[in-house]
Parts: sequence; structure tokens; C-alpha cells
Amino acid sequence: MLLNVNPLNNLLEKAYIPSSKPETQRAILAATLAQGKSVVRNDLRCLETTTMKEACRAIGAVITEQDGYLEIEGVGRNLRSNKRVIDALGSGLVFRVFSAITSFSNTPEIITGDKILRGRVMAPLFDALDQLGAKVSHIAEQGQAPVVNWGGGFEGGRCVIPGNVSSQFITAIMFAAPLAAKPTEIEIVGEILSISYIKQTIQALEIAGIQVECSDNFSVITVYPGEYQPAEYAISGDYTSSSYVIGAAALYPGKTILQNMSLVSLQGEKAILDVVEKLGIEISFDEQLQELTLINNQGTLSGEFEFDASDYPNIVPTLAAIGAYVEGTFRVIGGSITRLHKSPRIKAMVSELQKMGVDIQPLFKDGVYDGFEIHGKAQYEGGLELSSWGDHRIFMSLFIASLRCKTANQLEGYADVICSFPDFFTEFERLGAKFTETNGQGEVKKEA
Ligand SMILES: O=C(O)C1=C[C@@H](OP(=O)(O)O)[C@@H](O)[C@H](O)C1
Ligand SMILES: C=C(OP(=O)(O)O)C(=O)O
Repeated sequence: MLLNVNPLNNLLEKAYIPSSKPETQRAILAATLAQGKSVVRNDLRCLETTTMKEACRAIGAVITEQDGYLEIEGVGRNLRSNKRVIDALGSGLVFRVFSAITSFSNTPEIITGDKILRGRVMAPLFDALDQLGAKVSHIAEQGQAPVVNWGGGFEGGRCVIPGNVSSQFITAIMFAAPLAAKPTEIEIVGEILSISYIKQTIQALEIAGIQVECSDNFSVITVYPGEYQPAEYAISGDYTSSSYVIGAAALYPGKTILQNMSLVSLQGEKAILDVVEKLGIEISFDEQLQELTLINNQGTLSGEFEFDASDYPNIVPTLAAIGAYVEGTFRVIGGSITRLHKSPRIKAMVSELQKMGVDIQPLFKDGVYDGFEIHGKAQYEGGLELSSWGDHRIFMSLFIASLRCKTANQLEGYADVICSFPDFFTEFERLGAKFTETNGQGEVKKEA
């Protein structure tokens, strides 16, 4: 089934932005590793936070979903494997963190994931775990999921991780390190990307009372042994999810209000605000109401722009969708890490937007996709079938890119919004978007 995304003439006023996925996943994990009861307020409920909850339940956490918050009875150091298999499905974070923390489980544990996850790069994490003395073996392909973690703990000490493959390797070691007997020193070598995610990990650990030291340039991080403390976590709105609504708001004159938004956040993707401000959109916050208001007085977007996405990888696909409508030059660099995400995201966006007739060219650094340059225009013909490459963020970005086409595009992969933004369609309906499910032969099944 495909989703027929009809052209939209103007955007209505309000949307509710879901809570942050990275913050929710980290809070669930830190609460699980604490002995006693923690509370996670305003948590995100979506497939990948459910995956995190199921993984935490598989080591003994008791997690209860209340109205607007989670209650978590954590396990402390007593990781009790009750399933022997942890399925991370498509979540890179769940797979990586559980590959590390199950070093401290009471029995060997298999950690696996779906087909896309099994193709993702994991070797630097396994190398680091090996350097720390953990016993992890691959089951199929070397350096990839699935693995067995044989348990037995690790001592701590020093490990080296490249900084430009995935920050989740660093996050994974940091979450496991407090359980070790000695301090764990992580040396991060080369260019360090996605630092905002390392900062979010430090924040979650510190809320749980874990001591972390970090050099100014993030090249050395030391995590001390300690007991995770039960705590209260308050989750803010997800800036990557907000980027689809903000992107749409940038394409239509008028006022848009986003609810569940706060400026007080370590999310690197907050940079979406800077991007649209540079495009001429006015922004204001009401922290009391947790509302972000955008005023767009522009008929068309134009100018010369360059953005370095090294610290905000997850909005790279959204930026391509917005850039398609910017007359002039719209360049994004620093996105190399996204080739290792759920799909090679720059390649995917370039390929799909080129099908749409967008003048977009990939930019390469050291032989890999690093960004793109777009010479956009105000409207495209549309009427095309576009692929999401099996990736929720590509789907949502192509949805935005389709809104200002003259005729409807048909998008594959819409079911994947459940990964991070389950109410995507409800919120875009509130914003006035019209879409229908179709079997690709023009037969409309039902209103989505
Ligand atoms: O730790 C996290 O929650 C994440 C870290 C980032 O991974 P990379 O460092 O691989 O970009 C980010 O892109 C991903 O969506 C979520
Ligand atoms: C890349 C993402 O998550 P992960 O790396 O945890 O699979 C994502 O949310 O798009």
C-alpha cells in the first residue's frame, strides 16, 4: 500500500509534537539500572520506546504506563535475564546499549534485531567492549548483529572508539560503565560527530547520580563506578519530529503553533530553529505553555545558505525536503554519519528528490556522502511514486516535500511513522493535509 499525498494550499494552525525519543529511551534505561522506583514524565510512546521498555523488562525491570508518565521499578546491579533473547527490532540504540550492559547479566544473552539493523555497523562497539574485557561473540556476520554477550562483567579501564561512525557506541559503553569495578575511560579518536547525543547521555547519567568527566573537546570521557539512583525524568518535545511540522510551516505563509515544545533541551536538532530563522521565519517561545510559534511572512524562500549538520544528523532528510523549495543555493554538509542510519539517508533523499525533478546534487567527503547542494524552486509537478527506503525519517521528509507539488505523489513506507511519531497523520490532518491509502493502481481504499 502507498499513501497518496495531495497538494496542500495552506497550512492550518496547530500541531502537537511528540516527546523526545532519545530522551525517553535514555530515561527508561537509567531508571532500569537504578534500584527502586523512578518516574519518567511526558514520555514518548512509540515503537522504539516500546522496544526499549521490552528490552528493560527482559532484564527484570517492572515498567507501568500511567496517564502521562511511566513508573519504573529498576533492577540496580541485579540484571536478571528472563528471556535470554533481546530483540532490538530496528532500534540502533537498543541494540548497542544492550550489547554493552548485558555484560553484567546473570546469564549469557542474545541480542538481535531486524534485517536493517543486522546490516548496520557495530564493529567499533564490539572492539571497545573487547578492550574492556567483555565477552561478546557475533553469531552470523563478524562486526554485526546478532551477538551473544556471555556475561561475566568487565573491569573498566580504557577503550578507544572512532568518533565519526556512531555516537551510540559511546553512549552504550557509558551506560554500562558504572557497573564496572574500575573507572572506564573512553578515548574518542578522529572527528567527533553527533556530540549532542553524548551530551544527552551525560545528562541522563548525571540525573541518576553517576559521575562522568569529559574533556572540553569530548575526546576523553571517564565514567566512574557507581550505583544508579532512582530519579524523576521530565521529557521535552522531540526536535527531529518537530522538524517535519516546522519544515511544512516554512513552506506556507501564516502562523503555526507547535505544542509540547521547550527551548530547554540538549537536542542538537534544535538547530532546525536556526535554519528556518535564517530562511526568514519568525520564532517565539512560550515556556509556560510549552508552545513554539512560527510566523512565516514569506511567499517564497530564497537566498544562499549552508548548514553544517555534524551535530544534528537526524534533520538532514528534513533539510533536503525544505531545501527543495529554496530558490538560490541550499547546501548541507557534515551529514556523513547518516549513511550508517536506518538507510543511507543522503543518498536516499537525493535519489527520491531527483525523481521529483529537484536540482539536488550529493556532496562527498573522503569518498562518502556528506551532504547535498540544492537549487530549489517554488513548485514541482508531482504525480510520482517515491520510496521511503524502509526508513521512517525518509518517509516523513518526502511527505513534506510532496505537499507543494501540483499533483499528488504516492509514498511507500507510511506505516513506519510508528517508529518515532505515531500521531504523524493525526497531526498533519489537524494542519489541513489530505492523504489517502492507495494500492498504487489509483484505487483509493480509505481516508487515512
Ligand atoms: O543515541 C541516540 O539516541 C541517537 C544517536 C544518533 O546516532 P548517530 O551518532 O549514529 O548519528 C542519532 O542519529 C540517533 O537517531 C539517535
Ligand atoms: C537513527 C535513528 O535511530 P537508531 O539509530 O536508534 O536506530 C532514528 O531515530 O532515526
